[in-house]
Amino acid sequence: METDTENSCYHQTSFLDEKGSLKTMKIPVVQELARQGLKHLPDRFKRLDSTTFSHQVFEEMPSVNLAILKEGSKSMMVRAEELAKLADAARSLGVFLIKDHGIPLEVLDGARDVVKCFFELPFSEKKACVGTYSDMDNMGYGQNYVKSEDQALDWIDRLTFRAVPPVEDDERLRVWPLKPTNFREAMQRYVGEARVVMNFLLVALAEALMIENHHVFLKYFHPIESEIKVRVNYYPPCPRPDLAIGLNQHSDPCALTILTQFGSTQQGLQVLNNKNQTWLTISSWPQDQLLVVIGDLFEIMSNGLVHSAWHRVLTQKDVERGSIALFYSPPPTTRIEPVAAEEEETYKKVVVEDYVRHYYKVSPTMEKIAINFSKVN
Ligand SMILES: O=C(O)CCC(=O)C(=O)O
Ligand SMILES: [Fe+2]
Repeated sequence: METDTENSCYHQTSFLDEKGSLKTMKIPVVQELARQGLKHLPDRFKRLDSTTFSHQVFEEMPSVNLAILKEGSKSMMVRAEELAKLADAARSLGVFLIKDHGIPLEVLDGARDVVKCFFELPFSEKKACVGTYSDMDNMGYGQNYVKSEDQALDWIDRLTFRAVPPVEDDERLRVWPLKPTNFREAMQRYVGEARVVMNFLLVALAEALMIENHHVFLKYFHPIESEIKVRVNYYPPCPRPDLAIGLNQHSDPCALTILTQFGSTQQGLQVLNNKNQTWLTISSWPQDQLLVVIGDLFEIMSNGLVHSAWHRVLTQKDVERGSIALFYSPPPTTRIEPVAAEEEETYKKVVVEDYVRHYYKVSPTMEKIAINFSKVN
């Protein structure tokens, strides 16, 4: 028996096992394990495939200046160069930084501060101040994608909820944490600003990819019905970063993700370079810049002109790290149609909610396979 993992704080999770039976499981709260100063990594967090944790540091993370892309603000040539940078980054890795995005630093700091405050609360208070999400996939305060009793767990505590469209009061869900009291206000301000940026990027990406109709992606989004889910990820210091992973490899099912991080900025997030199958660490990420991640729905919409980023998060020994991910998707019932391809089409039309349901059904996976759902065989 692993006495050092004994912990009175648990996340409770339910899932359907391979035979379709409902299982309930208790999962240790990683933040509490770290608070107790655990010296050994409990077996449930050990990865057998940890030899692949080696990585290259990515020195020159492309950073696209959105102020330059805003029409009329710069010469045509400077703007064309910035567009080319955007296309390059989207095509090669599916992630890029954005600077001069127009979101005031105080709004960004405001969102990061309420998240830090939330995680500083004692476990019982955190648990008491968030709603219950038992009927929604991978939502709420807890762990990611737990699907079996013997699956290796991620070294993470996370809180996921839908920010827009707003959840009505009479629904069973209470999505916003009640503490700190300004959590909702600060996060809504950030989400509102980020939405403007993501809409701008959808148009800029179409232009950068030389698609004639610059609204070909944005047209699927709706001012009220489009979804923005917020996932707050907290990675406490880990006794064995060589054996555990913070967030298992994955692509995001949405169209675009915008990320900001806090705590350690030196390392954590990695993205797979498809050209040579090496993991690149995103280490130079200034606090005022946001990281954009191309998601699966965008890969489908673009008919594979760009691919969603396959990414993961490593843990660190003595430092904590956190991130806020905003996942942007068209309304669930939207049928998205891939842009016309010169050669034979590679992606099929899909209804957003069908794709997302499939994604959650098969996740977590070691390879990028959920996307095959929308590929022409
Ligand atoms: O923590 C990070 O930087 C990445 C988080 C992430 O990939 C996600 O929440 O989907
Ligand atoms: Fe992600």
